[in-house]
Amino acid sequence: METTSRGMRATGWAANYIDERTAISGLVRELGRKIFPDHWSFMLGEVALYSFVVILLSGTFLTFFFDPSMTEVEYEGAYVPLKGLEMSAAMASTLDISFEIRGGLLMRQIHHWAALLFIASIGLHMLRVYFTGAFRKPRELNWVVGFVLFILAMAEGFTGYSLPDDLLSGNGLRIIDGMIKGLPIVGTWTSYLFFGDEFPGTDIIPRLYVLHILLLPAILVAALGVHMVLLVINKHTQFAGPGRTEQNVVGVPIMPVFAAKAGGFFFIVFGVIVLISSFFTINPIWNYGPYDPSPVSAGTQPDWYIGFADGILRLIPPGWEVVLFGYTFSFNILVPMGVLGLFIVLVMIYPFIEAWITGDQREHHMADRPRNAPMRTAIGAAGVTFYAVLWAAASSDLMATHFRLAVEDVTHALQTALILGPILAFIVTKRICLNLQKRDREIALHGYESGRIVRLPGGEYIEVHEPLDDYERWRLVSYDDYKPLMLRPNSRGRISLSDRGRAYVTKWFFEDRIAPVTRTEVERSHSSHGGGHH
Ligand code: HEM
Ligand code: HEM
Repeated sequence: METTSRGMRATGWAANYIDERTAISGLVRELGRKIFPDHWSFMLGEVALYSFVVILLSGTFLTFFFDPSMTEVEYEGAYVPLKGLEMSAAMASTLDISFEIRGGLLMRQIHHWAALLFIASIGLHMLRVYFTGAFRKPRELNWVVGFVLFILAMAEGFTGYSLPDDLLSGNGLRIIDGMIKGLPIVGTWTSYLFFGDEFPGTDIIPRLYVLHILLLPAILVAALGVHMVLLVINKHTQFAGPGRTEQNVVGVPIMPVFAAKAGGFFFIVFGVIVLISSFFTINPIWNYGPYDPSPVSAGTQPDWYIGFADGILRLIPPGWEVVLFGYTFSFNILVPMGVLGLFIVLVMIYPFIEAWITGDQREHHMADRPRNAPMRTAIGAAGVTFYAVLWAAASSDLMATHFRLAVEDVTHALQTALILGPILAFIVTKRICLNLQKRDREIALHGYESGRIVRLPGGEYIEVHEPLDDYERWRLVSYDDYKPLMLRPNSRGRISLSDRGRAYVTKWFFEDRIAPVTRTEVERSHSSHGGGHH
């Protein structure tokens, strides 16, 4: 008893001491009262955040023992099959981390698995934000900041993967070298600048190391700070539900409820990563050996998130080159780079494209149900399919060997899927959304089908419908109803080209639409069948 109160007094004194010098209590009070709404999908951003912390901790451990040098050494470590082999000091030190440093292999695996989880959770988080329309005003900027985070995370993953200087690292870098050299006119120069010599040179690992442990993490942490500050300023979106409006946020306060839940969740994420890392090998570089261009075999693959870039290179028809003014233009490299660049830019600016099309200047704090924005959802599904086909293409050789097919046939099938897949996904998704909306409309007006059939005294059979409560109906009917733009001439009696363009696009966007149920419709349906019957 005595010790507890002494402990509390000491904590109180320390809190006071800090507050008198920083006035931090105001900030804590202000932030602690912030409300965080509850929905399972809001957890994805948190998983990204917590796995990043695990990456920082394990990465710091690795820096104590990793030697970022390409000096050739003879391996004399504990792993017998590689003894006496020439390799870079980077590779040798990674082997030492794996076999001689206590806990080293576990730390390497934790770092690598955390990186994979980090990027997977960012991807899912981004899809959550997209499909619920959480990128709309005022959160467009945070979408862009988030997108920068995504690119940085991939760059971190790629540079990290290259550090051990094993066979796979070297192959990944060789592809990058090929892409750089494919740039017309400046390619060869840029490659020399990047590698410091003819590929691979002896500078690239130390350079990537600086990027990996200093520059990129610094920018990432700064951007993450901005992401979180904007999250606090904009507040979090919430799904429609009892008492929730565009003007409020319903949820739990950060202090103490959310903080306690988040703290616990951090340890769960940490625990799961350690568990996976203890049981499943990742990147066993001792099986691959040091980098050497000759032994590359089928099944050589990058980490999953770089797969789409590898895939598109495999799907482009080979030998597509022209020589102009003495320079070679390799379209089989330029076209994939251009297509991927365009795809990435479109994703980044999508919030602005949608805002232009809807012409909606209002703030949106309610998350959309994906079905209530059929076009957005359908475009998203098309984008995901495009990405998925490219991703699958990175394993085209594995598909061919596993299913005993010719690799050319697999490539042709994937090329077809790359063009037709997104179109099909778009059409099917849009139809599903519209039909779900139609069903919601029915339910909002007439209640749920109960499956109970009743025979009336007159002999007529009816199905009894369970009535909805007002809260449930609110969830079904509260969404935006955009219509195609009506073209009107301006003051000079003309219709501008941009208005014409917008009218065309809005027609395409909103021609097929299911209008939300109006109050009059609900009242009319109540009076026509007096409650739940139909
Ligand atoms: C390092 C990567 C990232 C981390 C650690 C991160 C973290 C978070 C967290 C913890 C939240 C609040 C909880 C949630 O909604 O899940 C959030 C919200 C948000 N994030 Fe991220 N994020 C990252 C990347 C991204 C990316 C790639 C995008 C989009 C391109 C993005 C866009 C947003 C937006 C728009 C919100 C506000 C959502 C709302 O209010 O509903 N973030 N982020
Ligand atoms: C988003 C951030 C990061 C990602 C996605 C990432 C990813 C990776 C990956 C995939 C590897 C290869 C691991 C392997 O050998 O199997 C690696 C290696 C490495 N990372 Fe990171 N990393 C990140 C941040 C950091 C940070 C902040 C540090 C330092 C504080 C760090 C230090 C290292 C070191 C020293 C290695 C080489 C040792 C080795 O390969 O085992 N990393 N990283």
